[in-house]
Amino acid sequence: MAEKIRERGPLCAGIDPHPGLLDAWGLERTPAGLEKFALSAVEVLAAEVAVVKPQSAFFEAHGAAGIAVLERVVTEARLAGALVLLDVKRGDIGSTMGAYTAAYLDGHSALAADAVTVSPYLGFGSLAPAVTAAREQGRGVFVLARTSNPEAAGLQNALLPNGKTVAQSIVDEVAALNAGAEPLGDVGVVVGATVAPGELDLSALNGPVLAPGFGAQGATVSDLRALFGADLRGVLPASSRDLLRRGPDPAALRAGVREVRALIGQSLDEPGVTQQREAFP
Ligand SMILES: O=c1ccn([C@@H]2O[C@H](COP(=O)(O)O)[C@@H](O)[C@H]2O)c(=O)[nH]1
Repeated sequence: MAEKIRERGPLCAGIDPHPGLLDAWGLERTPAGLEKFALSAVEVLAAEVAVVKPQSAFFEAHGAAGIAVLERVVTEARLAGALVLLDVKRGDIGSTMGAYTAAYLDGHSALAADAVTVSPYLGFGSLAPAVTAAREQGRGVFVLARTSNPEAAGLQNALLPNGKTVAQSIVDEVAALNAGAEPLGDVGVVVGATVAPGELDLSALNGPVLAPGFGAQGATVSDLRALFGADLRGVLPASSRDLLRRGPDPAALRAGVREVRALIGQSLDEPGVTQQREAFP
């Protein structure tokens, strides 16, 4: 992932076929409309950005036909040279986690992605099947730590008996898995770009950070700088609606992606940051 980010810049483009976006693109809220939307988006986005992030929920909402479209999205995006981070936020008891792992991280599955989002809230250890499979297959997992939604703070900032917040304890568990990995470990965390600066200590993470909430949820480039500091190494800002609203015209969508990517890139090029970015593996 680091190589792809160096090649194409640090932007993850979400593919979230919201019903309202289908309307805005002049498409029906049907599997056929979904397919047109998603594959048109992939055609532009996957040629531009390092990582595309289909949001599984919007495909699942269309039943089996929607899953078939998701399979095509995964295949087409990879063929176009982007990495696919499938946003499924799965988490369950270990034995069931094994089945999710087979669905999303086993190369024999039509839904196998380069990385998936997973939820540690059934216990961090329950994620072991996914972490192990991802490592064996050169894929990745991104563990929800401190999510971008306003409702998350009560649970994720709750203090544990050891004095850490729940979110910090997740970050530290991931850091332990990544310890010693060069240049970065393959287990990432999800930290919303909307999160208040200073809540988390990411200094020992040694892994990538998916930062959704950029754009439609209000986070800006300045927020990224304030939250992650000068060390943006491994930070992957993600945006879905704010990019997709620029379609359906492919030229307008492409221009929008380039504009956002340039904005983030300029921020990274500001004094004090360039050195860190060059250190990005
Ligand atoms: O903390 C999180 C984790 C995941 N998401 C997902 O990212 C996109 C955000 O969409 P926008 O349109 O850019 O708001 C969406 O798929 C979420 O489920 C997140 O927002 N926050």
